[in-house]
Amino acid sequence: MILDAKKLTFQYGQMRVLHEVDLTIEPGITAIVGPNAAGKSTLMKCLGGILKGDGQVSLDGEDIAQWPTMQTAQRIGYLPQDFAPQAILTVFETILLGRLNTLGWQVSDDDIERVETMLAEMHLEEIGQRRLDQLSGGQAQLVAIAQALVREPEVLLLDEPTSNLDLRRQFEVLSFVREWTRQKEAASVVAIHDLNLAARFADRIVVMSEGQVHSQGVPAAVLTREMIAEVYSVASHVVVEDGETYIHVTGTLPAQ
Ligand SMILES: Nc1ncnc2c1ncn2[C@@H]1O[C@H](COP(=O)(O)OP(=O)(O)OP(=O)(O)O)[C@@H](O)[C@H]1O
Repeated sequence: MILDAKKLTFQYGQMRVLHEVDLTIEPGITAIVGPNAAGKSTLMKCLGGILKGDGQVSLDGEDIAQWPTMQTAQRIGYLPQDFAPQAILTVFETILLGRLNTLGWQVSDDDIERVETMLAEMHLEEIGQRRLDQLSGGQAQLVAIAQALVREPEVLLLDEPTSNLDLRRQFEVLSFVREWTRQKEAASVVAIHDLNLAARFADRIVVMSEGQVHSQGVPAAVLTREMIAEVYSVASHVVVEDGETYIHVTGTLPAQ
């Protein structure tokens, strides 16, 4: 399973935000990091076929622009940054909706079972019958992730999935996504601001800066104080201990 972007260029009106991005996404977790407005969300939308720019996005050699929308949604799961819950649905119904592409409007026992399993695995059973407008922001975010996962896509694109979550939930969700990704031999692409979380959970990191790939590779190779100074203009200490990378922002700005 390889998701490949070739010379991906995208502009909103006259403003070009992606410049000939070449990127190969392999099975495992890829974290997309970079400053605000670097083009991360736009890149995710192009990879998911939500936006169509110039250049090509292909999954296992097939140009996704040629696929019917249903096929793209089935094979490439996409969770937007600004997931807006449909208030009239319950948590259970919302997650079940994730299965509907594959089944027309028929709901089978297998689908119900998968939703129940997902609720259990994500510790959401207690709120299964609650309406979405009665959830906290973090709970709604977990439901959105569950809806994307229950579809069992080959590629999962999560745009800032942990932004509303407390510390423990951030770890739980990313551990769950990592486990799911390994089990299914899928590829997950996670746009995320927290470099320490990216270091801990990602197999590879792609640094976006001003609409281009600044650098990419394994966390320890990419997350250097030089990269952080260059891309974020922030001074930091980067410590690698027992194969884990830890970033301490020193709170000072490097000389311009
Ligand atoms: N729908 C839109 N119409 C016009 N410009 C847009 C639109 N969406 C994003 N932009 C612009 O495109 C650029 C890249 O935005 P994008 O959301 O891809 O960045 P990002 O790296 O995800 O940022 P953040 O970390 O703040 O979420 C920004 O300058 C943004 O203002």
